[in-house]
Amino acid sequence: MRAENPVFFLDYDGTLAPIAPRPEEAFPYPEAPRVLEALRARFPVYVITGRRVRDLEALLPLSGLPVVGGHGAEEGILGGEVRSLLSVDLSPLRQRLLPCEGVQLEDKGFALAFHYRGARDQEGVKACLRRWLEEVKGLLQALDLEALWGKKVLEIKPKGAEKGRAVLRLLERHPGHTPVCIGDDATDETAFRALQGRGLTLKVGPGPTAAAGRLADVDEVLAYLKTYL
Ligand SMILES: O=P(O)(O)OC[C@H]1O[C@H](O[C@H]2O[C@H](CO)[C@@H](O)[C@H](O)[C@H]2O)[C@H](O)[C@@H](O)[C@@H]1O
Repeated sequence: MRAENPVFFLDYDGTLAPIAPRPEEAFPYPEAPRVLEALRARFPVYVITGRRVRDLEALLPLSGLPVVGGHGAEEGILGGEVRSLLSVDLSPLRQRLLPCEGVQLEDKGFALAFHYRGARDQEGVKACLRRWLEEVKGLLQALDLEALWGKKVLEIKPKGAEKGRAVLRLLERHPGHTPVCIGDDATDETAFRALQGRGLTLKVGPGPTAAAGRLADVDEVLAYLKTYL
């Protein structure tokens, strides 16, 4: 499956970089920077990630690449300007953080990610996180935040931060282009749903999805992208 005149919306973790034990260790697949560089010389390419744009800069050495960060909470250019699209104050929530053993906290400023990939008792941590979610339910509502379970992570993010909204907004900037959207996680599903009937959507790896097609792993993602070069 190939799109004519594509605009690429590519997820980062699990799509351009294999899943790593810790967020700061998720380096791109060795070929990815070269392939992205060649691809963006021909077509518009965006990385749409749950990460902060600034955090991605440390991993992906592609100065000038446009990135939507925080699932849609911010937009910027690697090595350039980044602007917030949503304003949120997480300080009341930071005062109610939980003591779940084995959790690695990633504080993105506009969102909090509780990682438990490294925990010895992952089921125990998940149960602890669920209990905490119950406790802070009212606060999340008051702050207009929502919980999103991803790959060995619970994220608390602004309600409006959604990849689906982000890809539709970006698509308006590229009339006549067909979106090619590739992602592997729960957060990518809003983008797959938003683009239904409008372009190509590809889920990486197993699991239920709204995407129209599937790629097995990062290796296959790169092989697929190379068919456009
Ligand atoms: O939208 P993405 O680019 O897929 O980002 C989603 C989250 O990815 C990161 O966490 C995930 O990847 C880590 C590195 O492989 C892994 O250790 C972790 O278990 C995964 O959940 C990132 O840290 C988050 O901020 C992103 O929201």
